[in-house]
Amino acid sequence: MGVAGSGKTTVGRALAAALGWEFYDGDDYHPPENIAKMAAGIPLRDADRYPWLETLRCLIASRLRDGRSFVLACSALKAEYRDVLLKDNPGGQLIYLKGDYALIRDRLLRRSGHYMKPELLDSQLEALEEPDHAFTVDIRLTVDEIVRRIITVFFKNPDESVQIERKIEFLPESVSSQKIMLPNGYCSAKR
Ligand SMILES: Nc1ncnc2c1ncn2[C@@H]1O[C@H](COP(=O)(O)OP(=O)(O)OP(=O)(O)O)[C@@H](O)[C@H]1O
Ligand SMILES: O=C(O)[C@H](O)[C@@H](O)[C@H](O)[C@H](O)CO
Repeated sequence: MGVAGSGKTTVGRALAAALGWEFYDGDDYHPPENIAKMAAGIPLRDADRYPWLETLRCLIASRLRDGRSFVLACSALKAEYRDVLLKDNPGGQLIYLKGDYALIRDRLLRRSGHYMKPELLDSQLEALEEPDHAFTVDIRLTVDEIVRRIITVFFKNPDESVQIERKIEFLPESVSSQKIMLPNGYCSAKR
């Protein structure tokens, strides 16, 4: 989790690759209206985000039901958003990518080919409620270092860490993210 530009997609994809897990990007599940808003520089409101969060909640539930291990990148800016995602989906670990305004703005300005307007950073930080129960990582670190730290914290078996670290050195250029479509009505089951 973290604001736009904090590195969720980049770190999430690298972490999933290092672990051999699936990667899902919350951005892929925004309805077109949300993308249009952000591309027009209009911040999303709670009402825009809740249906999207519900889709992600269902995605998490379906992957857990299938016994899959995965990394999901999602802004999850407010505590109540995180409740939607995790309340009925136990076992998830929250990782917060934390950085300051100047660094994140700089990264957003340098990033190309993304619909999210850097001007929306102010509203992202306004909406952000920093988590109490998350592993917090400083985004000044390199992506590889962030991944190593996460793996060290969550996977204590030294043998496993060594294997995983070797994998990081040979991290593929890009790991394709997967998008699964949730059939209509999939989420209608009682929570
Ligand atoms: N630790 C890092 N060190 C240097 N550059 C980074 C790091 N993490 C991410 N970046 C770069 O910062 C930019 C923003 O990263 P990324 O797109 O992954 O953020 P995001 O949180 O997924 O953003 P959004 O929510 O808008 O999709 C990218 O150009 C990425 O390459
Ligand atoms: O909650 C939000 O406002 C959104 O999720 C944003 O964080 C975008 O999805 C993301 O930044 C796109 O780049």
